[in-house]
Amino acid sequence: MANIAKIFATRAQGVLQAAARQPQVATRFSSSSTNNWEYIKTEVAGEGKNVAVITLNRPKALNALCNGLMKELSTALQQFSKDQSIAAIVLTGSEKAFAAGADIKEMVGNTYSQCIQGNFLNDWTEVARTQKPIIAAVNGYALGGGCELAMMCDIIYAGDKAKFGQPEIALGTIPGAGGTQRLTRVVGKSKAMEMCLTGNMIGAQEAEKLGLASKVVPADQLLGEAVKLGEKIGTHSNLIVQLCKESVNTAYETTLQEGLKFERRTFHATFSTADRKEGMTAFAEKRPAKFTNE
Ligand SMILES: CCCCCCC/C=C/C(=O)SCCNC(=O)CCNC(=O)[C@H](O)C(C)(C)COP(=O)(O)OP(=O)(O)OC[C@H]1O[C@@H](n2cnc3c(N)ncnc32)[C@H](O)[C@@H]1OP(=O)(O)O
Repeated sequence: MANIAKIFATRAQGVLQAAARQPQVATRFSSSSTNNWEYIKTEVAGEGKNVAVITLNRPKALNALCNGLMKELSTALQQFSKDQSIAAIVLTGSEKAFAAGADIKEMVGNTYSQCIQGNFLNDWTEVARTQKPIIAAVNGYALGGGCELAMMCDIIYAGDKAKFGQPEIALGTIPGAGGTQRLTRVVGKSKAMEMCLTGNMIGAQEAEKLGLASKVVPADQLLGEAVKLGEKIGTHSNLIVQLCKESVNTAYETTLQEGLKFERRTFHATFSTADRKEGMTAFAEKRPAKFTNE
């Protein structure tokens, strides 16, 4: 057990050191400047321009996730991750579809050996690897890989007409990027089984009731609300937010005892940061904290 605590302490210290090594120079970009995106749009939003918005932009195919789109999404996420001026990322789609799943027409000819040897989907999980908080703002359909993509994000806000589902069973396949795993952990076995075995969709209100979405808002206010949430997160120390995200995620990846130990060691590690000192000092001095992400 002492060893586990040591590993966790080293991991937390590593995160702090890696964050401290990040260049402090902001590399602001937009779709019209350094990137010519085909399948996505990127912009920065919020009063302090510290919330990145990535919009899936393949309207004719209801944002079906093709290789090109997923490559662009990964690239944009990596760029925003390195940008020290960005505190949170919002991922959204159109009013009709967040994403209607992986591109069925692109997958139709795939063979088993190609999937195995090409490690199909292995490059599609950048969202789950990103250290900054990602908010999915879901309007319309989030089906199959679209639902899985939303679940890879940290927080889901749903427009009131959003529909979530795992319809892969009707295509003769099963969810391949977390639909049987993340969904089950969130909504429980019975509901996940029902959704995956029938392909039936659930609406935004039910998604909120089940804990899949944390908030439902009118469709036309969704993006604004998601950006506001990103801005609120951005008022805190980016460094501590990163540690906190990692600690919450650990709850999904380990036992309760190991998770509690990881949380405790990470909590201890915050005492090595300037931002922890500043946060507590500011409280005692009755003034707003000025975090430096160190
Ligand atoms: C982040 C990692 C992801 C990893 C993915 C892992 C594996 C995932 C597998 C899957 O996701 S399988 C796909 C699951 N999704 C579906 O089965 C939904 C398919 N779409 C529909 O059922 C319907 O389109 C709809 C969403 C119910 C909407 O119906 P509506 O009648 O309003 O529109 P359509 O005319 O059907 O669609 C418009 C246009 O869009 C094309 N399209 C829609 N979904 C897809 C898709 N998943 N792949 C490719 N193309 C799609 C549809 O074909 C239409 O285009 P045209 O044929 O008219 O050119």
